[in-house]
Amino acid sequence: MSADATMIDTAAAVPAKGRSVLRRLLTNPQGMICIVFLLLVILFGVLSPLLAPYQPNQADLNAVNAAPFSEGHLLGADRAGRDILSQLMWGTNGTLLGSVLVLVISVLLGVTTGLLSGFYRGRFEAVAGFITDLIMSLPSIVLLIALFTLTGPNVMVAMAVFGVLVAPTYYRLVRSVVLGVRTELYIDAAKVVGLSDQRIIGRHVLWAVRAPVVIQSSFVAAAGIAIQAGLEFLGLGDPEQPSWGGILDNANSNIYNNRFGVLWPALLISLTILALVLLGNVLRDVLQSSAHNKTLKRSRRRALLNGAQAARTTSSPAKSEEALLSIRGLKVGYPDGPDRVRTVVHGVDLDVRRGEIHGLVGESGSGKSQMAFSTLGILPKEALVLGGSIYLEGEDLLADDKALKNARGRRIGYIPQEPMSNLDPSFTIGAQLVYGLRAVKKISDKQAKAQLIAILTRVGIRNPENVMRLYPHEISGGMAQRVLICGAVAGDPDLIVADEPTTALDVTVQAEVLELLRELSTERGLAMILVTHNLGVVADLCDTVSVMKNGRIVERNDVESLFSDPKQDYTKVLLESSRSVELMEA
Ligand SMILES: Nc1ncnc2c1ncn2[C@@H]1O[C@H](COP(=O)(O)OP(=O)(O)OP(=O)(O)O)[C@@H](O)[C@H]1O
Repeated sequence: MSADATMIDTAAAVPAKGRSVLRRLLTNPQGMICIVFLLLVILFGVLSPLLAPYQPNQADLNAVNAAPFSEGHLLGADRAGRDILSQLMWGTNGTLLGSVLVLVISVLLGVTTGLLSGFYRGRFEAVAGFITDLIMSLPSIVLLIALFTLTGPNVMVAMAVFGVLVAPTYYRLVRSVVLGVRTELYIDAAKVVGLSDQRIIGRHVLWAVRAPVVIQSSFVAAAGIAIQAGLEFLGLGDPEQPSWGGILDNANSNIYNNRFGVLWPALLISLTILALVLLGNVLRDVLQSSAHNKTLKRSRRRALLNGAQAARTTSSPAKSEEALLSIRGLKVGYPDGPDRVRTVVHGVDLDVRRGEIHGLVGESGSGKSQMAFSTLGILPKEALVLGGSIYLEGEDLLADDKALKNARGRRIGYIPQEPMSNLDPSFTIGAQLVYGLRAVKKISDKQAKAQLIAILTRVGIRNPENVMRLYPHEISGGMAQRVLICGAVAGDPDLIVADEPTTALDVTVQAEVLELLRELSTERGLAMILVTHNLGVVADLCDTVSVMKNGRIVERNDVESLFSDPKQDYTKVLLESSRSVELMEA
């Protein structure tokens, strides 16, 4: 991010970075409701010795099957005259404790083995994987019921066993995250500076798994409550201890005498499970967006986009008549918090004529790619086009989404930076090229193939029929770039946007690709925007150059004049540093 990027601030701006996960959780209405409900449930249990109207098994023979809201029994009483509210309160602690037991055991076992397996792999991973598969293949509920014959009515033992049965879900989750993290360069860097494995796991790896583990825990806690209530409902709990599932079981067998008896335990169990599951969903949203929580409020986003659209329809800026592409006042920004936007392109104008190759140069982060992506309509989803117009032969592409969509691939072609990552490894070159061409031209498969073979030959691919049958990994980077150039020109576009098209190629291939681009531009009268850091490429290929800095064009000239007589200090520095790099390389 460039330091000079400006902000559109409002008084209500809240710096996103300072907002903790808990604060974001509490400002989310769903998160807030779930947390408050769960806290109330905990208080309901913890305060039972103080607030419960009766002892857990205290019977009042005058209140047998009392209806809800009867005197002294807010939720009614069961067939033994025991107060249902008191029973639920006394039964809460046991239920919550069982759920916590499941969590502690499953997290300890699953996370630890997942971390070690993912980080060290080898024999430990093989053994842990085997045990995990074994445990996962066991039918949990049947096993827990069978356990009753060994341990008797002891739900805590059953919950501890359930914790072991659930541990594999953590194991698999953590292992897969660690497998991704352990190959990251920052882990290699930590090893190189001499950090011990314990410190790397404790500091870097554990940090990466914390979000999925926290999210998973919410669901496991819900499952713990459901299983415990289920076992107690089946009569496998301790009959002396009140429990949510036990109360439900009692009420169920007495349902014809007191039909409201089942309502309260069922509600409490269902709402607690629901709150935990919904909290898990909120946690996922909050934690997964915590690293880049820069979402703009929806209303603010809409207001900014509508404002830009209104300005577009009311004003019609003077545009060049001879230019094929005429960009006027283009302004692009990114959210930087709920009310703030960081502008990265500041009202830029740019004209490109037919047959002209226009270079966009500037330091990293100066906004070159944003210009290119705006022209193609492929800015990231979160980007905001805050103003301006992009005219292609007089038609404003930003005023009409459909016009932009129709232009892309047909009138505007794109040559990307990384040829290999822009080809799908699952399909052959031919399948991808034919699919792309037939998406923009109404022609048969056979015609598409014939046209593509001709263009592949033109872009220097020998034996194109054979290459069409190959997969991307079977061709070189230079060939892949030629294939992408073929794809870009196949739709007969008027304009090509090329984003660093030679950066990923070696020097000899670079020269050939540059030569090819120049020839294609001349042959087809193509206008071209070439985004590059490389001033050598600009000198070789471009007719005109625009120098960008901090989202603005600071100097524009034809290529000879810009190189021989740069006007702006920034351009002079850019040219100077480019020459120094060339000298060093030489
Ligand atoms: N998805 C994004 N979210 C937030 N800011 C972004 C995003 N993409 C780009 N930017 C910001 O936009 C600014 C311009 O980026 P851009 O990619 O256009 O630079 P560039 O000149 O093409 O740089 P480079 O040559 O390194 O690709 C930078 O400050 C960058 O941080």
